[in-house]
Amino acid sequence: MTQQTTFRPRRSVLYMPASNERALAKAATLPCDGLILDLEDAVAPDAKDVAREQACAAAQTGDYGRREVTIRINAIGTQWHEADLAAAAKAGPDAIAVPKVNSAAEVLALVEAMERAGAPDHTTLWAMVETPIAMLRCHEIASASPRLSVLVMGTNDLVKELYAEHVPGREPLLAALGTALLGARAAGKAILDGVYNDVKNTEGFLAECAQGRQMGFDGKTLIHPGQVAGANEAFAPSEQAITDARGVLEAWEAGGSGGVVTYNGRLIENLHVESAQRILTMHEAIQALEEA
Ligand SMILES: CC(C)(COP(=O)(O)OP(=O)(O)OC[C@H]1O[C@@H](n2cnc3c(N)ncnc32)[C@H](O)[C@@H]1OP(=O)(O)O)[C@@H](O)C(=O)NCCC(=O)NCCSC(=O)C[C@H](O)C(=O)O
Ligand SMILES: [Mg+2]
Repeated sequence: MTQQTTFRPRRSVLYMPASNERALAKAATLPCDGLILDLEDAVAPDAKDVAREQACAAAQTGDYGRREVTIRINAIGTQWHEADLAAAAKAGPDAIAVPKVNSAAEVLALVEAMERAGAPDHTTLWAMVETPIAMLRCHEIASASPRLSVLVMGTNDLVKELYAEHVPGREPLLAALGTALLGARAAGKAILDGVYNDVKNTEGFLAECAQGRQMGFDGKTLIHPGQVAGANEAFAPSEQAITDARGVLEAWEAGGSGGVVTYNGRLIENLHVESAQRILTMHEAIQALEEA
């Protein structure tokens, strides 16, 4: 498996309609790790041009500081896609998110189009996977190009395409969520969980964050500022996990860093040491982000 070489926290990634000036301004005050300035489903057809201009201008202001700024353009084949991609590439956000990516060939075409449009090297591609065919091809999508850094679950579209239902516990989606995670991890890429639509239901939202974290997602995509704090907490290592990770490393070093040792009565092998190191790297990256 290819490992990600750098770790960037993406616990909380907030969508906002790029047509909504108030939301774009508010985003600069929110403690989320990332922003998705949306040109797609959150924007009405007659507001697409204004949204594109506002997203590109906002991405270039520098107002969002440490937050990772992404512009979600309209899907391949729509009347807005080419103009969106050209404008977003020129604006040079941290990433361009493309909805409904369905194949490795589409990833390669998107990367070529970004390069033709002069996207700077730091602008990566995020592929949204939100159709049945994308689920079946997650690994080929995730591994198609080094420029693709993140897969994003589009669970609203997926529920629609599957004729499924949104239910607590997301049982109808578990096969798809697991398949997408396998594809992303096998390619060494990050993957974000889908949104929780019921913005007033804190209990349901936190349960879904805990589930996403346990499954292995790097973070959750969000639709409301009220969801940021819960996602930040759920997707960060807990105090207990940090204490345990330090304990594991100390026990390993004290044991001569070879073979098998125990920590708090539990068997520790090399693989546990790697997990402990990952937790501490994540914790340090979150601390650095919050202090920036
Ligand atoms: C869901 C909302 C329409 C609710 O909006 P509103 O009624 O204005 O909420 P509040 O009055 O509670 O807002 C309080 C303040 O917070 C600001 N706000 C609200 N939402 C956002 C946001 N997303 N980002 C930034 N700021 C936000 C309001 O402006 C208020 O500010 P102030 O007045 O200054 O205090 C709304 O939350 C919303 O539009 N959310 C985003 C919807 C969206 O982007 N949807 C598309 C992505 S979801 C998706 O499709 C994923 C995928 O494709 C799939 O298929 O699953
Ligand atoms: Mg969608």
